[in-house]
Amino acid sequence: MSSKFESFLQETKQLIDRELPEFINRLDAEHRLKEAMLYSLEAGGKRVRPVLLMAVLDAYGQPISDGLEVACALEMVHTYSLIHDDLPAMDDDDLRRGQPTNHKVFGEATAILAGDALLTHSFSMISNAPHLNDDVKVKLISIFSEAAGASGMVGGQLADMLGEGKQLDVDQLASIHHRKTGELLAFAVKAGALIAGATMTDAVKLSEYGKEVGLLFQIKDDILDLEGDAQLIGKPVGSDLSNNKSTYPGLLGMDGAKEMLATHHQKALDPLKEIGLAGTLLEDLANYIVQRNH
Ligand SMILES: CC(C)=CCC/C(C)=C/COP(=O)(O)OP(=O)(O)O
Ligand SMILES: C=C(C)CCOP(=O)(O)OP(=O)(O)O
Repeated sequence: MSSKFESFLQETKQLIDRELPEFINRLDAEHRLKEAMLYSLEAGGKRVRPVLLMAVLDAYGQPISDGLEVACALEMVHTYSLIHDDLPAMDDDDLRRGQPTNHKVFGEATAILAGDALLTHSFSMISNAPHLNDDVKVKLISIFSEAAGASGMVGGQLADMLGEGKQLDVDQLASIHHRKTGELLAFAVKAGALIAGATMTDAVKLSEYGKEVGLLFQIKDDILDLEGDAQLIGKPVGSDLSNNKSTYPGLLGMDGAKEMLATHHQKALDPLKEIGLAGTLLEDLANYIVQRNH
């Protein structure tokens, strides 16, 4: 990891960790609801999606503060998805980000509502972002709702659940993962390109990069689910197996999954080269996703 990337990661994470609670504290809502929202937001995620968005801004010389509201909105939608994913009706998990899951602490009903409130507030945050013009805001809201909704993350989550216990092939698995996980990561990149005013050619190549990064992220997640350290990943090891999920190591073997990781790592870097963004923080970020241990 380059020292520039290490300090960028640290600074961006600190900025998000500091600002995220402010957006919740300002809400005129029940204390209990805000407490449940803050509980999961402050549990300490890696903040990969905000960092990705801000790395695109940095690559185009745009101040990262221009993306603050959208980056925080994105982290809120991601956090809502984890709260709901952990519910008894879905994965029924007890541990997330190294802490008891939201419903274990606040009860199911409040956990559902905390997720709902994070989702809905995220759109209000984008519409009120002070540095963005209305045209950009409308486009952002449109692509964000597509990425998070029925054709993206929500539908991908259902497809994932319907696939449990079934023998999926690698293409089917990649398609589910693209919707469930990849769309939100790809949105981070597309949002950065929109805010930075990237050309159409650059935006297309950045989307290719975003799609590959989403896939990389999920392959690595499956590998960590088997080889990771429960303490570091903040959830039990082997949960995919116990939930009967198809995974890349399950379909390809661990060596095959690692080979696939290497192939898609290269595929993520190629579009960056084509638009002269090799060697930027975006390359470091793809490397970080491949090498991460949590
Ligand atoms: C609309 C909803 C609820 C979307 C959930 C999306 C999502 C990426 C969940 C985590 O996936 P995972 O179960 O593979 O990861 P983990 O092992 O971290 O729970
Ligand atoms: C999409 C998946 C695989 C769920 C976990 O996402 P992250 O690994 O980004 O979780 P946090 O760091 O935000 O907790």
